[in-house]
Amino acid sequence: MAQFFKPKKHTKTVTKVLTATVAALDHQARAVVRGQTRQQQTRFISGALPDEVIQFKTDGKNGGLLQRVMNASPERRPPPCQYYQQCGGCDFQHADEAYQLRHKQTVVTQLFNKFGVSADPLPWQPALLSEPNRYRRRVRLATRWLGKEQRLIVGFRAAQSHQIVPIADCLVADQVLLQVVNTLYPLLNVAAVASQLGHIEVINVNKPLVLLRLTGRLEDTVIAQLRDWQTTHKVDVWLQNDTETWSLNPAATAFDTSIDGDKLYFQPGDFLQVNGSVNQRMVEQAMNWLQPTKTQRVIDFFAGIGNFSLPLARRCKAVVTVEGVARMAQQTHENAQLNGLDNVTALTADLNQITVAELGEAADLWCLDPARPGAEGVVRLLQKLAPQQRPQKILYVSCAADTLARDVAAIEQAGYRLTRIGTVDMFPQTHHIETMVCLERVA
Ligand SMILES: C[S@@+](CC[C@H](N)C(=O)[O-])C[C@H]1O[C@@H](n2cnc3c(N)ncnc32)[C@H](O)[C@@H]1O
Repeated sequence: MAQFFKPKKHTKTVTKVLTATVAALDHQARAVVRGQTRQQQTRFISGALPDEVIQFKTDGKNGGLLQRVMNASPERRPPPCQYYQQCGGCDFQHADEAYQLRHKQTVVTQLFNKFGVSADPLPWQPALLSEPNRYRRRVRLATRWLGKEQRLIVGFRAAQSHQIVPIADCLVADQVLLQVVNTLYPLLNVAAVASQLGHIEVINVNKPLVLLRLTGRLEDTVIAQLRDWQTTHKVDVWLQNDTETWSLNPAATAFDTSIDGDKLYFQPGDFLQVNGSVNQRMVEQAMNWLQPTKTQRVIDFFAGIGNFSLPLARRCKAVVTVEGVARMAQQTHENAQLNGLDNVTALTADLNQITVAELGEAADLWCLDPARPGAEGVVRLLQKLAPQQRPQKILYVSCAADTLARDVAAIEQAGYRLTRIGTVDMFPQTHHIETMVCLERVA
């Protein structure tokens, strides 16, 4: 068929500076500003609080960039971090931690209502609180080599931008993490290394490690320098390219201690809950809510490297774990073996596709900890099971309140009652919401 040239439609977006009163905060802690005429869009603007009168620049169809707060809320506080205005990492430091948590709980309640969860009132339990700062045990930093200036910049990306905001410290990160980067910086700040660098990841559990994500090959002299640096500073250096991840220390292992004193080995690149101390208490709370016993079988869906699986295996007859990334499923298997647990079967499977047959015998308890898209595939699986094959209890840990609300409403429909819900303060100073719920079978 003949093709004709079609000129692109000319769409001109005019940026305006507007003044408005903030109506509410949305689930991403953005200020909601309603249009004053039918032609004006509702806009979502970071950095403002309800009832504040603000001046903002329109940005695209529904966005806005805060210019000035003309009438501040009594809930506003000066952000504790010096980089807050530029850095895209945290977006909720302009209100204190108690306000942040109250807002998160309100958002979850609103979403549960919206999706038709029937429990009323919701059976809220006390939140699991975090240290407000220095809670992150893992950070990933962006890098850019400025060829003209012969200088490497290392930092976090600005909000909705590819710009990198250079930082020397991060208030929510374990202090060791940025110290490691600052000490390593002189070695990286040369064209031969910096031009081959993608990002830098630093993790501190029992000891620090740094992972350099490479876009090309490092020369042997650079590798030798990195080896010397790791010996001097006692920080394991790992390298990663498109196909492999490897350590420059042949004896390198990294581990965290789980709730029962079991060691959870991992490799950089594996999923690791960012807030170590809240994670310990989250796992403890999961065991208290599930109350597993030695006669019960459990399935741990979205198992990662076995963060919930090992404590479950200590308390149950048998645990089947399901994880989509084969390397992590293998790590769960090894973690069980290394801790002397022989009742764990680690499966690799896509939980959007998994069938009843693949899961094998029915289980008494299910533990679900999906990524942000939620657990629709697992909910479909539940709906396909005969009632007597369904678990007695389902514990669901979520990092996205909207998909949690959707899934809880569907689980209720399959014959369950929501018995507990609690906020887990995994990410203070940010809008991110971690929630734990427990459902029990009634039908
Ligand atoms: C939030 S993490 C939780 C991991 C683990 N439960 C923990 O506490 O460390 C979610 C996990 O689900 C896995 N995952 C995401 N989508 C999946 C899918 N469709 N099928 C199987 N696993 C999936 C990810 O690889 C990741 O390990």
